[in-house]
Amino acid sequence: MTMPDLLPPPDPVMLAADGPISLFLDFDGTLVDIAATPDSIHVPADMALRLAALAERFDGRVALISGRAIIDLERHLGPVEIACAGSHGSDCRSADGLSIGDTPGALPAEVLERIAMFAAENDVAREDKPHGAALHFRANPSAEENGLIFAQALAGKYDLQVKRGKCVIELVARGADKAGAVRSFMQTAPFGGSRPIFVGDDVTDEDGMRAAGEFGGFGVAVGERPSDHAKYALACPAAVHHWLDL
Ligand SMILES: O=P(O)(O)OC[C@H]1O[C@H](O[C@H]2O[C@H](CO)[C@@H](O)[C@H](O)[C@H]2O)[C@H](O)[C@@H](O)[C@@H]1O
Repeated sequence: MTMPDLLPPPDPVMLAADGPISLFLDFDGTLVDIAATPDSIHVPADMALRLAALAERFDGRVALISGRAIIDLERHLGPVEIACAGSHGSDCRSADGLSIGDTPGALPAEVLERIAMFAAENDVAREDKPHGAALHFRANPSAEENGLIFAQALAGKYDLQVKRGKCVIELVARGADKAGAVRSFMQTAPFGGSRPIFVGDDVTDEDGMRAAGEFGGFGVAVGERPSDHAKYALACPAAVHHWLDL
């Protein structure tokens, strides 16, 4: 783990390198500041247009790789006209909306019911997604320890995977992660043959950074979290916007 203050900031010049570059961008904590609840994020009204313009600069090689469901990203951004992966890589789509790779189904109904029950009994916010579900502990951190025990037991019983994040514990299908999303995109046009840069702030982004390394690229860590796989660091989403001229 490297503390972010020991990592240099990425130079804008590296975005204009000789060979083609791809950008894989996490959303919460990377493109938008973390907020008290998933719905209270501030997303600039022209963000989707700015992302589309960024993708144009990179000949389409820009993708959003988020823990949020794509439908939720679109609720905040409006129609997203760039490649994106939702629910931690469960659902990958090209810029023209075509599915890439296999998309797992929804979590079993019993799992969703038990998550809903845990949320109600423990005064924890819940977020259902087409391919997963999350328990949010930002407003009630004391419930997080029990939440993890609960999620791990449920994951074991139903062969699911637990994802940790900032004040959040999520359940998704086994095998879904941001490394898989990067690999899927890197096997398709226009990403294939490029050097990927993965930019993210959270523990699930480490998978994406690791996968970027497999293709000769690197990770950029955002914020204060120490990183295993980042080569560079930026302090906050505003610094990401500045670096990318977004
Ligand atoms: O992979 P990301 O795009 O970073 O998504 C990760 C999770 O982000 C959201 O939760 C986080 O952001 C919220 C708003 O700032 C914050 O209130 C929460 O505590 C964070 O965990 C989103 O709600 C999740 O679905 C994503 O998986």
